[in-house]
Amino acid sequence: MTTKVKSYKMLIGGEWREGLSSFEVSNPQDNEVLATVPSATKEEMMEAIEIADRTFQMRDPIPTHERIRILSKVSDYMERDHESFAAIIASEGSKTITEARSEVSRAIQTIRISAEEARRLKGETINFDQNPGSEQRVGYYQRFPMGVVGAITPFNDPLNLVAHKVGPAIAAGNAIIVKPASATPLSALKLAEAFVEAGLPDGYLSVVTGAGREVGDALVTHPAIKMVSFTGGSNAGEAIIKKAGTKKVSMELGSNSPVIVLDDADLSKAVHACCSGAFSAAGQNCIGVQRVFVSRALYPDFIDRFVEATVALRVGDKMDERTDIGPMINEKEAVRVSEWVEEALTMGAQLEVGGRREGAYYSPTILTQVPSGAKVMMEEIFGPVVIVNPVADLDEAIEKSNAVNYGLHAGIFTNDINQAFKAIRKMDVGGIMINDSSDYRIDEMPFGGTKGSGIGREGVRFSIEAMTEQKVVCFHLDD
Ligand SMILES: NC(=O)c1ccc[n+]([C@@H]2O[C@H](COP(=O)([O-])OP(=O)(O)OC[C@H]3O[C@@H](n4cnc5c(N)ncnc54)[C@H](O)[C@@H]3O)[C@@H](O)[C@H]2O)c1
Ligand SMILES: O=C[C@H](O)CS(=O)(=O)O
Repeated sequence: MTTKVKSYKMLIGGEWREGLSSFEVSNPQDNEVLATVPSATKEEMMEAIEIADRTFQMRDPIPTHERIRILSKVSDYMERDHESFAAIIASEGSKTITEARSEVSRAIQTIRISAEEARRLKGETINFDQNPGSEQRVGYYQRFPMGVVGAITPFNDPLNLVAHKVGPAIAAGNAIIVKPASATPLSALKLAEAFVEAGLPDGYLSVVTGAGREVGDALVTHPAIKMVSFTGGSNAGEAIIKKAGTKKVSMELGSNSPVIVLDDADLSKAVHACCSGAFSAAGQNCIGVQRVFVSRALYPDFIDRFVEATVALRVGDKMDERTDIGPMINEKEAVRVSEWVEEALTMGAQLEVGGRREGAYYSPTILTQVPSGAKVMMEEIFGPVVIVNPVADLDEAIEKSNAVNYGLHAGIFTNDINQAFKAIRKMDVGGIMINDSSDYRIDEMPFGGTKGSGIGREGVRFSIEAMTEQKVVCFHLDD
């Protein structure tokens, strides 16, 4: 039975608008067309930006209590519509319905925290008299909204990563334009509906859907865009930075996260965490487990238990609550993953399990003895493939973990506090999880990476601060 194709409108300056043309959004599981979405023109993006800029410049700022009310209402509406948000994520994206429900719960939390942090946004007094000659000066710095934020978001967490842009931007008093991934725009549009229903004044939020590069370019380069907040691949991030010029950028980019498993690790905990971390969201996860380095003494047992756990995973229909792994976002990406696995095998890697593609589905795959030059070792696979290689000791594991141009998250399993602190000191990453895999995050914590994994930190409070300008105020009193 085919479902009716819904025609969506995009939000431009408070007006829901059809485009001059549209593009289709399909279900990656069976390529069924789910919806048509406006394909915005460059002119429509420019219009959204100009409306947002006029709104920010001409209107009185939304008072903090009103921002708190709106954000709180949005989270209430998301709670009310929890299942329909989940159904949209699981239809347009590649997450299972269970994974989608978890994402909705996190996105609700992200918006609620944005409301809480709006209340806590503050400046600080400055003791100018710490400097001789400034005895008669008193003052402080205060945080002011930047103006219009341009946000570009990826396909894999189509709701929560949009919430991580819009929630903080509104909490800080900005206006924001969102350009969501063309594969998964419906979640962003539904979130926008919640903001409109909650009473966000027109002009503060636009969601401009477009497949063309010129739409993104206009958002990145327009002088009224005071900050570009990008989440996506490292290649796109670098291209955006070059185009943005001298404006603030936040870059949440890719990674190929390592996990170290030492001799004294809890084997069951390590296997469970690495299996979940490698294969949830069909491996399309920026902090997913991609490279596991296991001490030689534990290596055979780890491999046996990891293969056993992987074979037990259920690959199938996203909407079936028993399913562990759904399809990748499209068949093209699954073919790419298949080619990377073939390259590694040609270079001498061993296939322990998996290695099969059917349409957009790729079976959960474990490769061992992977040579250092293989793409699956050096680049971000962004698919359900994980490497497990033996190491002699922690030093070798750290050296191999750091030998890539990524540094988002890492994990280490050990009960030796000295070994843990050595890894904390020496691993070049934005976050290291002790006795967890790299795939651990709460939406309140600072989140981001080193090297090619990004610039700056998200996490609600940290995004709010990044989306403000500090202004110093100093009074020179009479002597
Ligand atoms: N660090 C994080 O927080 C985080 C979170 C999720 C995903 N990611 C990364 O995102 C990638 C997967 O998502 P994706 O495939 O949607 O990424 P992508 O880079 O292909 O696209 C991300 C977004 O950027 C847009 N885009 C792409 N190239 C652009 C350009 N040159 N100029 C302007 N906009 C451009 C896309 O339309 C999309 O909206 C992975 O690398 C993953 O690691 C990182
Ligand atoms: O894909 C990257 C995500 O930001 C990781 S998480 O879903 O936010 O944990």
